[in-house]
Amino acid sequence: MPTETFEFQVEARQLLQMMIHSIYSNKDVFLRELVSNASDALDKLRLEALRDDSLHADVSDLHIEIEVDKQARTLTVRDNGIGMSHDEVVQLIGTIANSGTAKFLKELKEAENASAAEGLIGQFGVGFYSSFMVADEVTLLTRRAGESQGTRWASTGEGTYTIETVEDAPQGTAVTLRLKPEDTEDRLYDYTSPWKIKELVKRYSDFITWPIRMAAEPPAPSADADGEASAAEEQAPREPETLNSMKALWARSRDEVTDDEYHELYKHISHDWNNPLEVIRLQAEGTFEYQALLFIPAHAPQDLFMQGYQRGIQLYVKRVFIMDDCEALMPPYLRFVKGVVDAQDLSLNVSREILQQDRQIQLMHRRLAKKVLSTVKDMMSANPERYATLWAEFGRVLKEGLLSDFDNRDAILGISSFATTHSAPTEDGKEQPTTLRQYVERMKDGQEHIFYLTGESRQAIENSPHMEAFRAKGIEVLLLTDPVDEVWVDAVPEFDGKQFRSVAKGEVDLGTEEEKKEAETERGKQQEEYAGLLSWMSQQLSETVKEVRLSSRLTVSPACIVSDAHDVTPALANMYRAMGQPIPETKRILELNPTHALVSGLNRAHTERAAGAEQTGLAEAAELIYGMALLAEGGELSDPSRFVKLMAERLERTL
Ligand SMILES: Nc1ncnc2c1ncn2[C@@H]1O[C@H](COP(=O)(O)OP(=O)(O)OP(=O)(O)O)[C@@H](O)[C@H]1O
Repeated sequence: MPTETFEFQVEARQLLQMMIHSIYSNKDVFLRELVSNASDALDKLRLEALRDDSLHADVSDLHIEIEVDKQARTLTVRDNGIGMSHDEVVQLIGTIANSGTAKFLKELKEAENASAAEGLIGQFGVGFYSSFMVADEVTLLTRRAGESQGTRWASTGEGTYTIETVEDAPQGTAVTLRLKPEDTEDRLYDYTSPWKIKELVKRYSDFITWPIRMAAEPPAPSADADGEASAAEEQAPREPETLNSMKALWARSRDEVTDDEYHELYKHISHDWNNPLEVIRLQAEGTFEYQALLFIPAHAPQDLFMQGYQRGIQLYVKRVFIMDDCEALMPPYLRFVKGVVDAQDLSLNVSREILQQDRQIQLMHRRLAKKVLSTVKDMMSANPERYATLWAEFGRVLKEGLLSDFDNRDAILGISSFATTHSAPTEDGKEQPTTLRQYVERMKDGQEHIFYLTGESRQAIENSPHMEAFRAKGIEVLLLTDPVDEVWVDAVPEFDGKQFRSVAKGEVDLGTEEEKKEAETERGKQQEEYAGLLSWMSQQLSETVKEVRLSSRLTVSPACIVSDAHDVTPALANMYRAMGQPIPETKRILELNPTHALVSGLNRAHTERAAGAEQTGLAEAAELIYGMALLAEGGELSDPSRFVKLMAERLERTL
């Protein structure tokens, strides 16, 4: 079959350009990526062979082999794993399926400096393409297990690649790099040096469960005049040598493993190039024995909230890799946790369906979730900065657990923190959130509830009229801006015996007993004074609101709209509607501020004209007040043009 030439998909081309122009300074990591892919391919083959008897594949000596050729300046990483079919090569190597890629590339282009770019690429990882940091040509020869023909893929990374069918390819994949010239200033080392390779395998891939062997180097031609090729330290080993210890880190005791080793395992599992934020170890002894090594990443991945996001827990059974993305082991709200769980007493043939129903697995799931939550709790006191990073990255997803994990609800509330009126954001815009415990400790005398308000942003919430009395009285309010906040506040009754209460719902009743008594007397008088206006307005606006009443939450604004204590808020109703759940319209309550000149003026005008005189102007004023209250809380008018027309007419009269 002739050689075909294909073009890289646009994103792939852009990414390759960045690799060629080396935006990432630590070029050594290309080897980690190739070994990691090879190891995955071996895992896949072992599993497939186990499940499919008809797969004619040799699984007797699964391994990874690294071969260097000093003369040709090439490095080959070879595995006898699952391999790729012709179509898989085109699909997996020529395109980038990751949905976050376009966004990532955009951010990368906008990154202000090299270290910002490194940070980004570290979060994303680019796998196979990282070869182009050290090579000016990459060739991949592969044959899928069970297929007879192989495929050769080659590219210089410049926009196109070639593909040809090969008859006698061995099963598995060999990636050969034609190395760029050594340039130590640019941290581009001599990757034909067996010593360098050994060092890199030890550093990045020691824990890989398959042997990584260094092939014997082809015999060097006789030494040149300078005798360089025979320099003692560069003598190649004659026999294949296994470079990694293959020890499963999770099975070793804590003091035997360095942090660096844990970090490299994390990078292998997660495809993240950064170190994790936290390493969690768990050893369960007894009737159902297992070991877990879990990692909390330092950054939330781009696709954490997308459908189909894969959970990062790998299941092993007695050191044998069984599956990625083992959803039975971690609840959805902890889907950002990566790691390995190795169980001793499961069958190698265990399926996802069986796992979902297995009681032992359910117990393991509960124990792992609890362990992650307790680790976060400890982190809060032992390392508040680390906790702050964790919360900023994963708080949104953790809060989903308040709705789904009743057993751990209190634990999740205990590790949650929220933006608050108590502390403004720092100069660089970072929130300084508070825990509920801290909130409760600061509660004023006579304050019974934990007050919050939901909204689009801190600014929108702070400007809402609902906040006025709370601000005036110095009562702290939690500012909840995540979509999930709308939902959990309705579902979670209390923290530490204190109920959650929206400042935009129900009646407010603030202050000490004495203040409350005083306010009541004052309110009695106002009620009498305004009774006529309130009942007239209630009737006038009956299509839109269920009641018009006097407010005790306003100090500056003339009016605001509130919901009844148990009503669904408009934002939540909109969310349900967006998910296709019909929610009937609920009328809300219009509250008037009797101390505002507009409201007292309206009352006066209403009393004067009550004797049956023309009421149209007043009716329009009532409508405008309602519209203003709606706008002030960030709501949308049902008929903006009518609102503008009425407003313009009134403005005109003032000129
Ligand atoms: N040695 C190999 N054997 C079999 N398949 C491979 C091999 N190397 C790569 N692949 C296939 O190509 C895909 C793309 O590899 P690549 O390294 O670019 O990305 P990845 O490993 O999926 O993720 P990441 O970019 O985070 O490393 C892999 O998911 C795998 O399916």
